[in-house]
Amino acid sequence: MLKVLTIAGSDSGGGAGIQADLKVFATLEAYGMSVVTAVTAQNTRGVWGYEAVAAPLVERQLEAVLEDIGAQAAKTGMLAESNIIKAVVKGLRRHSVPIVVVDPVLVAKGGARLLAAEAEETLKSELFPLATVITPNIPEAEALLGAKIETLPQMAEAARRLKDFGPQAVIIKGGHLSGPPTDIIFDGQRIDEIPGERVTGAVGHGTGCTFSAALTVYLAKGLPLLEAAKKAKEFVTLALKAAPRVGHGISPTDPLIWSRRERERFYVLEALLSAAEILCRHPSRPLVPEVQINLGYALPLAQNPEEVAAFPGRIVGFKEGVRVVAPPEFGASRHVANIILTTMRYSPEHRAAMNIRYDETYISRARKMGLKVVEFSRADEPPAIKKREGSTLSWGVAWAIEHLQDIPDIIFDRGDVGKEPMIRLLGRRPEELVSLALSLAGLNSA
Ligand SMILES: Nc1ncnc2c1ncn2[C@@H]1O[C@H](COP(=O)(O)OP(=O)(O)OP(=O)(O)O)[C@@H](O)[C@H]1O
Ligand SMILES: Cc1ncc(CO)c(N)n1
Repeated sequence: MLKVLTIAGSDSGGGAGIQADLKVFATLEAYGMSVVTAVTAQNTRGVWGYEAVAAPLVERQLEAVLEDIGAQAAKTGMLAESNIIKAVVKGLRRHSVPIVVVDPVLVAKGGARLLAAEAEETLKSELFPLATVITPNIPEAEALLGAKIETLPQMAEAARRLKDFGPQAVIIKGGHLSGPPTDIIFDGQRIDEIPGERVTGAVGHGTGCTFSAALTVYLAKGLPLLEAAKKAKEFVTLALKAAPRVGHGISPTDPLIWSRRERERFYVLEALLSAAEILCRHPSRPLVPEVQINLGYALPLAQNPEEVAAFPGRIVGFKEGVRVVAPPEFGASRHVANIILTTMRYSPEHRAAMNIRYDETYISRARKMGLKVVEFSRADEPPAIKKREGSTLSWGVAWAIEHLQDIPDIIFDRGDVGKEPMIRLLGRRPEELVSLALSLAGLNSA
């Protein structure tokens, strides 16, 4: 069992500190332990106050867990006072914990200090040398170095300077940049950038804690630093997207999205299979185009083609009906994934898509049924986009959605040189699309 320890403050609001760290550990299936350094009274709006735990009790907590249970990795967060830092350094040294992630928490989002100003020196001179990696955000790096940081080159320079305090590596988190939240990582040899997409809205309480806790587990699992950092970044991005609306201030991240995801992967595959079975039970042959049928379904909040499942060998025509060549898999179809991921940018609930043979009667039936039907022309695709994206259809889908100012039920095109005309159905669930396809072909017994 992977055993990891957080040494941090309690956040009564449940979104940062000890509470966030333990959620991250649990969702990544590590055994979590906690040494509480301070008790804060805070919520999503801000910190109302805190009291530090007496340093001897911090030392005793640390001794208790390390003497008995032990830890492959530890992370530190809010340490409140200089004598607490000293107690932590003593305990970590005594038990030589192999991986130590130091998140140098200085100030909370709302501006409340979480480390006494005079303790910054102790942090730099005594704890940093023990660290496998330190993970300041931009304001923390600025405070620790007394320098302004606004650009990626300035972050890289700051990372080099912080490395001189003795940690094995430095990650400067880019959440506070004005552009995309790029993190910078320096391992003493090279600087790497970890790009990211910004999640917008009043979200982000506990992002720093979530990131460093995930980093700690990935390092404990034995991943190299850069890979662990990239995975931690992906972890925090999804946890931000899933941020639940609790409280009236800044919504906390939802680390538990990661364990729900495992279940969701199973549901997605199952939904695809049972939808395909319905198709197989009908004389569905008329629905099959030259390129065969594919049906895709994405995980909630899917961010890349690996998070969209489809049928690797497609659903192929056979006699009067269709057959599934191989069971659905994640990452099986870039083409279907592009259609779905593009649609999800406009409506996250629309996670399913299916392509069927173009037939004028299907289109007129759809219109009679009152469905939203949009035609686009491949010839209208700007050449620059075509060159960049190949025939991914992202353009056609985005065009159709923007043209309608809504999500169409059906998007079709009449083809192009070497391109078969095609109908694509968009919807929330695969069964819904199969049922619609059967209705269009007049095959639905229901
Ligand atoms: N809005 C955002 N969208 C996507 N990623 C973000 C966003 N804000 C921060 N991040 C990422 O989350 C991680 C934490 O970064 P950040 O700089 O916000 O830390 P922090 O200020 O210590 O967080 P906090 O004080 O809220 O705990 C980094 O990997 C950063 O790139
Ligand atoms: C206890 C605690 N640790 C860290 C942070 C920084 O997010 C916070 N707000 N509260």
